[in-house]
Amino acid sequence: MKETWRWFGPTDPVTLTHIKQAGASGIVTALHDYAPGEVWPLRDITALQARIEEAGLSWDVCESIWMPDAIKLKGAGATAEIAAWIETMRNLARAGVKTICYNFMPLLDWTRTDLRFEIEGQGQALRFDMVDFVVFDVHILARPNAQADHAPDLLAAAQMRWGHMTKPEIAALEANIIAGLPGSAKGFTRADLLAGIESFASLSHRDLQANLAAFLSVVVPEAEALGVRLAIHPDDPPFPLFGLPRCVSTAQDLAFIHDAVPSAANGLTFCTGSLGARADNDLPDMARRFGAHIHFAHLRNVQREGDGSFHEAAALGGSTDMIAVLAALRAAEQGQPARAIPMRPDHGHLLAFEQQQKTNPGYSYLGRLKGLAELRGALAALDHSDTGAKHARQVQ
Ligand SMILES: O=C(O)C(=O)C[C@H](O)[C@H](O)CO
Ligand SMILES: [Fe+2]
Repeated sequence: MKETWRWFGPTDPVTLTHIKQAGASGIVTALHDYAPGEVWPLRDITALQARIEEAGLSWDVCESIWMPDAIKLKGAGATAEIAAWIETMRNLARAGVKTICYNFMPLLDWTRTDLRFEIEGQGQALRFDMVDFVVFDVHILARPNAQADHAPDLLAAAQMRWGHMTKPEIAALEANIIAGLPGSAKGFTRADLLAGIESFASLSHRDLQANLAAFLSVVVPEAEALGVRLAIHPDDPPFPLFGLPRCVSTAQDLAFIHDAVPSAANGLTFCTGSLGARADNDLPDMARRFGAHIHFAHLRNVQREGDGSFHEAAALGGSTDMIAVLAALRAAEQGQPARAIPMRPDHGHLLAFEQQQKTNPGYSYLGRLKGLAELRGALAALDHSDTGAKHARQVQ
């Protein structure tokens, strides 16, 4: 696997020099200053690429070309937005950036309730606390009919917790949920989140799937002609929020996507942290089943807590058997066509002196450095055991 690293551009506290020192050779980035629907000019793409190459690195993956909500709402009807998306893809391909990550989550991108959850003596992690989420949905946002979307025990726990929350705690919870985490196209106020939810009110899971299939039926042929590998990122978390549908959460969702437009260009970002937040997702099996479609991997682990809550765990800790996933991804690389899958350490803990510094939530240096090193060691051991096994077979 090719070691890559997400970089948020010249304003990222983590510099290209730091990234090279971490051992990564590829960069994952985007032109974050363009709004969803705007075309990225080739000159701006090549200017960023030149900065990356001057540092002795290569721009391997674009994460992400923003996906306008109009496309999620209208599918092929969003002709102007799809045309702009394709034009940006063309310009990236012209610069040689041919693996493109994107996601199809309505309104909100990835979502957490706590950005500094203390893990006993191991630093701070991102966390999704289901009861806190219900407190926000029912009591702070006061979404119409929100109660109908939550189990009675969660509603009772949320009612209890709401009664004891201070104003600062309420403000922090709201900011964590709607301010927009790194890599999100935008943040929300309470009012425009409610308006956005209303605009999606009549869209079902099946409608969203149909709109994604319609988008892919137009874009995939263009991607094939350009030699581009599309890599859709799963939902994070992989279940509906605020009554909004999500359609990239389960093995069934992934099968639908790949069957909708069968093509090597219609691929997947295998994000173990996103998919791993659901106990009914068997990640080693999914990595084996969809291996030929996996063009990019986000490797991180989460510890599931039972009621839908989860927090970011160490790469080899958490609820997902990361070694089994790595073995499946290795096997995918040795399939047809043999290739090196770019992978990046996704979300890292906040450790030591970085807790006192400005960092992008989830995108610390030390936490991702630690994760990358653990993943590198695990992959080396797998290769060694593979080599050992092959050698043993040859000797027999
Ligand atoms: O949520 C994740 O696992 C991410 O990798 C966050 C990403 O920035 C985003 O959601 C997809 O590109
Ligand atoms: Fe991810």
